[in-house]
Amino acid sequence: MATSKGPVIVVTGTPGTGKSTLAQMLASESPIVLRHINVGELVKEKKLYEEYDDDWQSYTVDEDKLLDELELIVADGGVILDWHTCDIFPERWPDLVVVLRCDHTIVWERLEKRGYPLKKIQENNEAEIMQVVLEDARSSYPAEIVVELQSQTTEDLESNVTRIIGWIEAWKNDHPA
Ligand SMILES: Nc1ncnc2c1ncn2[C@@H]1O[C@H](COP(=O)(O)OP(=O)(O)O)[C@@H](O)[C@H]1O
Repeated sequence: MATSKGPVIVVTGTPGTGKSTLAQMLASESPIVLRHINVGELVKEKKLYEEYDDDWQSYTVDEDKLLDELELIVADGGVILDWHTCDIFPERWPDLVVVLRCDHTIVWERLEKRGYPLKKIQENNEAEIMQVVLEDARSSYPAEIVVELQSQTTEDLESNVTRIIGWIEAWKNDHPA
């Protein structure tokens, strides 16, 4: 749901695949102002959850509240939504959906460093192997806006930034202010 201010880009993928790293770089290098929304942080900050699950060390998100909050942000355009799931976002929202992929052993190491409990690491590791986020993205949005990108190395990161910045440039040319 782009506005004259800019497109709506979803950056999604299993936790640890590199969404926030990529989204921050995109926000700082984009030729148009893009607001980076780390949805997990927003949920905590605005208390858009039902409860905190101690076992899983994660929040049970109140999806209605979250969607109401995001609707206002998305309506403004020029936003990067960074979250480990994407299928709750309405189909009309994104102009581009980037799904980051990573070797599951690397995801495991990254989540271990983050101090996640073992069962949470195992669950995410399995989700990456089963490409759950990619399948969800493909079943929720038109094929032509869903892009799968590898995010294992610094070279991957640089080439992903270059590629998406190229897409933003093209979007800008197609939507003169
Ligand atoms: N393409 C990459 N190559 C190497 N390390 C990366 C890459 N992307 C992310 N990382 C590292 O992996 C860790 C997790 O990245 P982060 O962006 O927090 O993932 P996410 O937001 O998907 O949970 C961080 O330590 C980050 O520096």
